Amino acid sequence: MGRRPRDESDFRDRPGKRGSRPRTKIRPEHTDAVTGFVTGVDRGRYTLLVVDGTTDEGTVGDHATADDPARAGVRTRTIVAMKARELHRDRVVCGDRVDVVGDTSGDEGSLARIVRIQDRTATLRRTADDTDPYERIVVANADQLVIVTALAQPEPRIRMIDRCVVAAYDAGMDVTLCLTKADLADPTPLRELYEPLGVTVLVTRRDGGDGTAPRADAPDAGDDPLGPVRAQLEGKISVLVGHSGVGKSTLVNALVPDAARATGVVNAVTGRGRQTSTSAVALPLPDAAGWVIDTPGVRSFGLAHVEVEHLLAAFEDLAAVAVECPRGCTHAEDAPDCALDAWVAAGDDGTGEASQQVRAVRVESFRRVLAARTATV
Ligand SMILES: Nc1nc2c(ncn2[C@@H]2O[C@H](COP(=O)(O)OP(=O)(O)OP(=O)(O)O)[C@@H](O)[C@H]2O)c(=O)[nH]1
Ligand SMILES: [Zn+2]
Repeated sequence: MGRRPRDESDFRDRPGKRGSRPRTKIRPEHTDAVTGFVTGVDRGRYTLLVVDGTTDEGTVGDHATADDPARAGVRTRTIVAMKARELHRDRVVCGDRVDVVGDTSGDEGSLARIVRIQDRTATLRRTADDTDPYERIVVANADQLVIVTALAQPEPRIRMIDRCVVAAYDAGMDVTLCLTKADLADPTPLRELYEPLGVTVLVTRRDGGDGTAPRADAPDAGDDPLGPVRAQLEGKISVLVGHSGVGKSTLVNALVPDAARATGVVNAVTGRGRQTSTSAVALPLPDAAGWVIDTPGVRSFGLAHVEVEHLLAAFEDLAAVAVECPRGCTHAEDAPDCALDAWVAAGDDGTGEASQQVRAVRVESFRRVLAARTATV
C-alpha cells in the first residue's frame, strides 16, 4: 500500500536540501487575526464571512465572543481577501476556516489578508483521473456529501454514485443520496442498493402544483414541501454534487431562495460569469440552518489517493471484523481467508447480532464500492 500522495497542503513539510530547516525563521504571530469562513474562491480573491461583533446600534454585542462565523445564529459580514505571501502555494478552498488580518471591514474596495489556514476536519479531494497522483482539495470541513441523482432522465449511473460514496467516506464525510424525479421512476431499487452502505436516502419529485418546484417524496412532508430534505441539511455543511440535468439547480434554488442572487454577488466581485466558474460556492440556508456548497465544476472524483484501510474505517462494524484478516488482505471478493467471509458465514450467533443475510448485503455493498475505487467508469 502506497503512502498518501502529497498535496499542496504538505508543501511546508517538504524537507529542504539541508534537512527540515523551516522556510522562515520567525513567522509573524498575527494576534489580531479573526476567523474567516471561506464561501467562495475566484481568481485569487476569496469571499469570507467574519463574525460581526457590533449590533445595529454600533456597540459590541454577544456575537463578539463567537468564534465560528459558519455557526447557526451568528451575525456575520462578508469581506473579500487575498492570500498572504507567507502561505506560498497552500490552497485555500471553500469551507476553509482561515485567520485573516488587515482591513476586515468589508467596506467597498477593502481587501483583507489570509495569513493561516486552520486545521481541517475533512478534506474532499479529487484527482484529474485515477492515474494522476496529484490530488486537489475541492472543499474543506464539510459534514456530508449530498449526491444528487435523477431516477430517470438521465438514468442513474451506479458506478458514478459508488465513486462519490468512496470519495466522501475517504474524506471523513457522511453521505446522503438525493434521488430526484420520483415522478418518473420508482426509487426502491436504488434505496435498497445504498441504505446498506449507511447512506441516508432522500427522494424528491416534481410538485403537482406549479410544476417546477420539487417536493420531498414523503407522506408527512407537511407545510414545507422540502421539509425532510431541509431536516437532513439542518445545521450542517453539505456539499452537493450531481451531473448535468439531474435537477441539482432546481433543488438548490428551492432550498436557497436567493441562490441566484448570492452567486451574483460573487460575480460582482470578480466580474466573472457563474456559468464559466468551476469553483465551489457556499450558500447559506434560510434561518442560518446550515450551508449548501454547490460544486459546478465537480462531476466526479479520481480516486487514486484512496487507501483501502482508510475506506474500511468508514465501515466501523466491518473494520472491527477485518482486524482478523491476513496481513495485506485486500478484503475483495477473491481475497483468500478474508475475515469478512467468515463473519458472513457465521451469521446470527444467537446474541442478537445481524443475521447472515444482513451481513452478506453489508459486505457485498462494501465490496462493490471497493471495486468502484479502481474500476473505469
Ligand atoms: N420530471 C421531473 N423533472 C425535474 C425534476 N426536478 C428537475 N426537473 C427538470 O430537470 C431538468 C434539469 O434540471 P436542473 O435543475 O436544471 O438540473 P441540473 O442538475 O442543475 O443541471 P445543470 O443545470 O445542467 O447543471 C429541468 O428541466 C427541470 O425542470 C423532477 O423532480 N421531476
Ligand atoms: Zn479482509
